[in-house]
Amino acid sequence: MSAIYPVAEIRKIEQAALRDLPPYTLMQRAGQAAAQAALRLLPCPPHSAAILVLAGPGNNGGDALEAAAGLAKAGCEVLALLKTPPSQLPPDAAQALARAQRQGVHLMPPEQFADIDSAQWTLVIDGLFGIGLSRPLDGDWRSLVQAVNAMPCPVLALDVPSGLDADTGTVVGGAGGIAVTASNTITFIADKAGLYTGDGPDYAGSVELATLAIADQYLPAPNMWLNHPGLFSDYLRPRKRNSHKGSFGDVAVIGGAAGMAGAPILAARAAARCGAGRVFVGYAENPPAYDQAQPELMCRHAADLDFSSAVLVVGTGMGMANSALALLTRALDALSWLVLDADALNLLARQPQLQVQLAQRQHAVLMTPHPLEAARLLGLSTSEIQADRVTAARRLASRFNAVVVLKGAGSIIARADGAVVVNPTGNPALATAGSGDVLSGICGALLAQGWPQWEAALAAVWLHGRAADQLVAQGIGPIGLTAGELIPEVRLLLNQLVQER
Ligand SMILES: NC(=O)C1=CN([C@@H]2O[C@H](COP(=O)(O)OP(=O)(O)OC[C@H]3O[C@@H](n4cnc5c(N)ncnc54)[C@H](OP(=O)(O)O)[C@@H]3O)[C@@H](O)[C@H]2O)[C@@H](O)CC1
Ligand SMILES: [K+]
Repeated sequence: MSAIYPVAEIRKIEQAALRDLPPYTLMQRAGQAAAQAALRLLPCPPHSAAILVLAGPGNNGGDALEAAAGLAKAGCEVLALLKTPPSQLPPDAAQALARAQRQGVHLMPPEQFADIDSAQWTLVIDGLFGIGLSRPLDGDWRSLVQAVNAMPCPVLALDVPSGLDADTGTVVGGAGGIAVTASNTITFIADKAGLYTGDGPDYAGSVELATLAIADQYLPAPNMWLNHPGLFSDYLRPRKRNSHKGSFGDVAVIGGAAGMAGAPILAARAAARCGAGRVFVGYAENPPAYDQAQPELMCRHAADLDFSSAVLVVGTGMGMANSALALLTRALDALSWLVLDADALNLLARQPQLQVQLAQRQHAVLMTPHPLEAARLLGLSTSEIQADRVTAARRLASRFNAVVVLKGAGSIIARADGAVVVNPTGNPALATAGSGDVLSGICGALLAQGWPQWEAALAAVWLHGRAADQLVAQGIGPIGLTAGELIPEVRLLLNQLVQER
């Protein structure tokens, strides 16, 4: 399952399921799943492991105590840190505490709370706060999290790393806030966007989902998903033998102001190697005779290109001059599918009348802003965009009637009807010049081959990130991966996906 629900929906699902299940059932399931995940993380047999379980005042703490019981039963030495008096725990958590104590879990005496880093733990379980976190962590909670974050052992967060906003992937309290830096997170019932976007991946580490066997009847139709090839596999079609280059469409990349001639070349090479039948590069000024490394590309003055017969990828290194504005206006007038990137987006942000034209356009538009470009388009600051990436992407999609890819860690793909996909592939190797140009070229190639814009965006973003992940696994990056190196890897992945289907 790849559905993502906002916390408010998870609460409703939980409440509906709890009405039909005996009390304490879901917590037992969560705790048992957490104990199993913890056992898998141990580098030693259970009886040699010393596990510190941090239990908060709510049901996240209950999950942790239930996990503690399971781990003690499996033979681990388990010490639980519980600041809350047992009489103040919610009923399910109180039951979990009683069970943990029956299984031999020891409660840490309060005078040792400040010294948790004096012992060597095999594993720490973070059950301080889950989706009930309502304000920044301060005081003793803050000190506790600081101590955990300095520990060298793996940290398994339950549901969400304590301190992280599960919807937005921001630390509650912003720059002054703090959250647990987990190596692993086991999240319950359904995935949450904040584990995969913004700062979320840096805090959550590797994420595992435990659905707690909640029956489908309790799950509303989602409008958010985690990206995976199943979402676009209908279009991973093998080519017919009876094909010719006209079968796979044309892409025209429009951009390349003086000093930026390489940007459209990167996009165009990506388009060619992701299967577009023919690829043109339309320069705002001074087109090179051809691309020596990829002579298949046809480099021309943009003024000489037919804008009506190709998918147009507009904006890469295009600059902000009047000539660039004229090209963007011409592209918006054309009856072609559009990918708008980089300076096309910056120009749009300055031109309200073009924004109206874009929103009213009949033909599909795919926009690929990074957070600063998104901020310019919405008249916000970059930090306001990053504070809620899902909402920002939705606002752009609805305002411009477009499919929007909001780039950055955990790219968000949003559609005008509010549907959102969060992308889990990719890594900091992609934070390099030209990486966005390659992405826009992949989008253009898939559109030219007849993919609908939604699936084209999902596939392009997934492939782009996955290619970087595979290159990094081979030691090619994250330091020093160059954007052009992504292109053959994306081609390989695309062909593999088609063959596997
Ligand atoms: N119900 C179920 O059956 C299931 C629940 N599940 C689990 O329960 C979790 C949700 O449980 P939850 O609603 O009890 O919220 P939780 O995250 O434990 O925290 C709430 C407590 O923290 C407190 N608090 C908040 N912020 C604070 C701060 N900054 N500093 C200090 N205190 C702060 C808050 O106090 P208050 O805000 O009221 O003052 C309250 O006492 C969920 O993530 C999942 O793990 C799953 O197992 C599925 C089945
Ligand atoms: K937690």
